Amino acid sequence: MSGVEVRGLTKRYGTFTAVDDLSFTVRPGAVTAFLGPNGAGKTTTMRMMVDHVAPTSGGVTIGGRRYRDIPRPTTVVGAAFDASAFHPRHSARDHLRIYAAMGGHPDRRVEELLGLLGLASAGDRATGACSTGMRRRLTLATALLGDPGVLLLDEPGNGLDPEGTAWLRSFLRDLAGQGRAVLVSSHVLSEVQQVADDVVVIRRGRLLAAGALGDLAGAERTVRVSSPDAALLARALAPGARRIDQDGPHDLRVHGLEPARIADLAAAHGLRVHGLAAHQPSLEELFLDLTGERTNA
Ligand SMILES: Nc1ncnc2c1ncn2[C@@H]1O[C@H](COP(=O)(O)OP(=O)(O)OP(=O)(O)O)[C@@H](O)[C@H]1O
Repeated sequence: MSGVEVRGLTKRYGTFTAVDDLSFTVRPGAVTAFLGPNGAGKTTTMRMMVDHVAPTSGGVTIGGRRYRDIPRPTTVVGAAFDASAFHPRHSARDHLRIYAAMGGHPDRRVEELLGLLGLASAGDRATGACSTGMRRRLTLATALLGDPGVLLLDEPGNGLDPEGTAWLRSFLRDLAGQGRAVLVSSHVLSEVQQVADDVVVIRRGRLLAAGALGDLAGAERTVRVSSPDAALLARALAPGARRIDQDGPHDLRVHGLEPARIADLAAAHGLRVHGLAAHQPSLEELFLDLTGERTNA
């Protein structure tokens, strides 16, 4: 099965850089969560993967080939971008048949997918009368028509109720379990945390972190320090720390120094420490930290 290689991908609109020198890999047999706050550049990146948007520089290969060089692309990569892109009077079945015809896929595949996605009873329903959840399933079905090994799904969980979310998670796991490379974008970590093997985090078009979800979670132990001399202490710790956040007048969050080292440095500078606690941030905290969306400690 194929994966996706993104190398130096950049997109500028005039002077605005929407995607900035992005490189990452989406591997087969795994769900990769593509995370970032609204406007981070996720959709633009995914659209460049399938030639909907032309990169300013850099590029993407899928199974070693550029999208435009793949003879029947829908058999290699399935993209699901906009769940509202339906003709409201077409039935779910008609919608799939049209896309099946365009991709050269047999009508029998339409019936298979209606069944697989739990849409069999909704096949004759006008898409305009379908619920958000049904439209999400129909978007997925469309992406799956060519039985592709790579799936690019832009915010597939948007607007789903808890039941739909649970269904989507197990569906995505199944797709990865079949050996497919599954890229799922979201601006909410909790939505994908339970299903993702790997994560790619971007902000303002730039890569912040990429790798196995477990590695990312384990990497970022911090130490919370409470001190009436917080400002002086921050200065004393700065040379050895990776980063220090001032959470309040007396509270620091120190990245990259162990508690014992912090206590020793405080003692060496004659500074008072009233509290010292190692803290393993939750993934949610880590994500908010990375994307700069954290508003307090
Ligand atoms: N055609 C365009 N012309 C100008 N700017 C654009 C264009 N398309 C996207 N942008 C800008 O590029 C940035 C990234 O947009 P993009 O839709 O890729 O982000 P996103 O991470 O998918 O966000 P969201 O989660 O809100 O969908 C945004 O600031 C957006 O306004």
